[in-house]
Amino acid sequence: MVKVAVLGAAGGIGQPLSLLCKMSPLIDELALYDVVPALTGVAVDLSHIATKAQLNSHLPTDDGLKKALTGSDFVIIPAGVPRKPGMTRDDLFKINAGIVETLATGIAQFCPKAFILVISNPVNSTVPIVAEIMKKHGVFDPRRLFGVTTLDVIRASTFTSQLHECTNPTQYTVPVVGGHSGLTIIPLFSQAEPAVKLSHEAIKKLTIRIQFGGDEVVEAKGGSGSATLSMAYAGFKYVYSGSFLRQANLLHAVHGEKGIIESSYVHLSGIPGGENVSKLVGIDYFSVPIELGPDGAHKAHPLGELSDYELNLLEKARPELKGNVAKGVEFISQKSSKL
Ligand SMILES: NC(=O)C1=CN([C@@H]2O[C@H](COP(=O)(O)OP(=O)(O)OC[C@H]3O[C@@H](n4cnc5c(N)ncnc54)[C@H](O)[C@@H]3O)[C@@H](O)[C@H]2O)C=CC1
Ligand SMILES: O=C([O-])CC(=O)C(=O)O
Repeated sequence: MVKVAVLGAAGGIGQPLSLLCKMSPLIDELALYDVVPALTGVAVDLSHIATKAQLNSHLPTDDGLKKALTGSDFVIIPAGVPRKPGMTRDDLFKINAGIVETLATGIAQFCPKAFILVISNPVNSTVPIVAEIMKKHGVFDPRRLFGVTTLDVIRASTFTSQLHECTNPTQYTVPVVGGHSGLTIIPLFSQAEPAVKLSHEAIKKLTIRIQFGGDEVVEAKGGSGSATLSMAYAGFKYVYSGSFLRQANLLHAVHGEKGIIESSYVHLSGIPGGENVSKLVGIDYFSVPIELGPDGAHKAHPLGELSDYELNLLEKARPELKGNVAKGVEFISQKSSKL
């Protein structure tokens, strides 16, 4: 019996993500939660689909969050405001930090053992917020908390394949490490498979395109939001992969499949192999390829040998990422110290 809760289910990401979850034969119960009444219509609409997942939806009234979360094995969080042109992800902190704090408090109370997938931006800060809340409640397990950076990996495959005039982007795997905003996003082309045939100048341009891929969508949408459909795909891909998707991931790993590796932004200490990465980068939160298992993050993979260019990217990423992490941690610790 697998229960998945989507928090922010009536939104631009939440709706297509819920649709993808409703299609999954591995999900038995799908609980939708949002603060807007439009959720009810979304839920009735989805409930007409003849698939296995039993659907229920909850607004904050009548203990809605508690009902959505109780018994959940996976909680996916796309709740919060998206960017408009000219904004950075950090500009979303003011509103989204409080939203994520409230939802994380619910998770700590009602389903502390769930796997938590944080989509809400700024991911570099919202994941530390969730971790601090879980710590506060004495239920933090770093192996069960993931910042979803899958979209960066997907973009790296897509954009790289375009430059190689390849018709099947899934053939390119480019590890992307670091965080999920601008300069903190570090594609590792030296470790691409198959090896990329690009000049250094082309790799530099491609790196910038991946780092600012989100801005491309924000600008194209002209004020109506940021990536929703590609993000729903990315979020779903992280949780579940059916026969129509290439890679397997968390749901399969939890069911005992071995050797499943997906990158995500994690709290490195507490994940085997994570301490080594943390020492190397000097930050405790970082996105790295993670081997997934029944308990979640089974092993954090080392960064491998980096080119001089990639080492330079890491140097540039470090101060911003450190600041983003500290901002999330302090957001919770300042509140606790006022109590
Ligand atoms: N990690 C990633 O790669 C990506 C992250 N995002 C982020 O995902 C978030 C959501 O984006 P969209 O779906 O486009 O926004 P949206 O505005 O379309 O949807 C957000 C939903 O969250 C709901 N919500 C607000 N407060 C809530 C609360 N306290 N509890 C439950 N639900 C609440 C809203 O009612 C709305 O339905 C944004 O922060 C965005 O920046 C977007 C794309 C990629
Ligand atoms: O750019 C944004 O604000 C949304 C996002 O995180 C992405 O598309 O990678």
